[in-house]
Amino acid sequence: MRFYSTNNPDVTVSAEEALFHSMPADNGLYMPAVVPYRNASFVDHIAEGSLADIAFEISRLYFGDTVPDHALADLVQQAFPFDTPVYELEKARKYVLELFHGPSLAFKDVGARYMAAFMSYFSQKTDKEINILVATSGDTGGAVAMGFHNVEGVRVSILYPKNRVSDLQEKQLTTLGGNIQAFEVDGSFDDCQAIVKTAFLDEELNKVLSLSSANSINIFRLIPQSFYYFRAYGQLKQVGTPIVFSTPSGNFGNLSAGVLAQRMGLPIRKFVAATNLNNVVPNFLVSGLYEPKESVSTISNAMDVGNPSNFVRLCHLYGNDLDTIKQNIDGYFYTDDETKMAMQQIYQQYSYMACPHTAVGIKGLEHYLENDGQACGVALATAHPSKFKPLVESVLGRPVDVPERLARLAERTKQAVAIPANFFAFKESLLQTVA
Ligand SMILES: N[C@@H](CCOP(=O)(O)O)C(=O)O
Repeated sequence: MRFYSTNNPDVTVSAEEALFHSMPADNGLYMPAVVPYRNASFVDHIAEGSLADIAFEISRLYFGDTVPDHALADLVQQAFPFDTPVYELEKARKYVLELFHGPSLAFKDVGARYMAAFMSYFSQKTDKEINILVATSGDTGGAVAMGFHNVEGVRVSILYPKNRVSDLQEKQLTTLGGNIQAFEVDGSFDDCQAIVKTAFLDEELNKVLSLSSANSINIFRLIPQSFYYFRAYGQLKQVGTPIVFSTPSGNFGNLSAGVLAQRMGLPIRKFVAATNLNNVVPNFLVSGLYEPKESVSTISNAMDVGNPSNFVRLCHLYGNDLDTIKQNIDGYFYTDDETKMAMQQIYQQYSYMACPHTAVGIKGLEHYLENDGQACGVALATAHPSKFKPLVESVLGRPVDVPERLARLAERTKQAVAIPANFFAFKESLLQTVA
């Protein structure tokens, strides 16, 4: 499979190049040259498998020409020792797809672990160190830190916005040490993302370091996220009604991955793009104008993104046609007060503890279902509520159990290099830390 740049469809690279180089030099994003469409019987067949089985079948479509089946089978088993189960809120009507059963308790584990497995596989051929740069608004950082910790030949630099991630999220990305280095940026997530993107275009940096991204800038962080849409379909097919997914969204990688699954043939009736007050995409769906703006801080911090990097991919996946985008995606956004009320309502009605991001997703789904009496709705549960323990406890007025793998981080000491929101400050610091 070849991958083209969204800024120049004539420039294509191999899957391995797209994986390692992450971002084309023309500042575009890589997309599959052909989305591998499959018929209903193939889709039904693969969706019956486990997450790892689905990953194997879909990975063959992208890597089949370079990675033999036995190696692919090992890689996906290594990446996915956990499942993404659906939880029933209302029979045949409302479900939650729990994506937080991996090591960092967030959906980002799926993409981060897949990338880590495939990068280790390919990098055995070379002795060059890979430097992964990651910008995070909360969840990506922890998943990438855990996914790549102690992976030989890889160094990870994580940029996160000061005071804008939860305490436990911060611990996940600042306490592992070894090949994982955190940078605490005095700015927003958008500043962190802009610094990372500038780094990929900086000639001097690219001469001395082999840079790669584990954000959804990298198409191979996003492709694996399509697997769990198939997994959800496999679990709900017997319901027999059309499926609607509500995806809590920040950088729009998760929703783009769903659209990719739909373009591959997965029958999805509609997507709901559910956001907090960082609502450029819901606004675009109404006005047709894409107007990025400064992100605002909210209680669903992982979605605090003012200029989602995957917007351009969403448009490409729908042939840059506004009507098609609008037919397929509805957008809703919520204030912090509405999110808190949703968390309470979901708990009272279903005894289900939702993190603020998941609550935004469920709320968006309920909103949509008011006008669609036939669909089976699935909201993506992006993180375990314990990652936001103090907030969830104060909103719900009850204790939240913290899984052991997260609880043990609380005692660890944060280690991060503080930098201003400035590319040159980062560059200097990065060159010092990797020297
Ligand atoms: N919401 C993300 C922001 C980065 O998004 P990504 O999908 O591009 O990694 C986070 O939690 O860090």
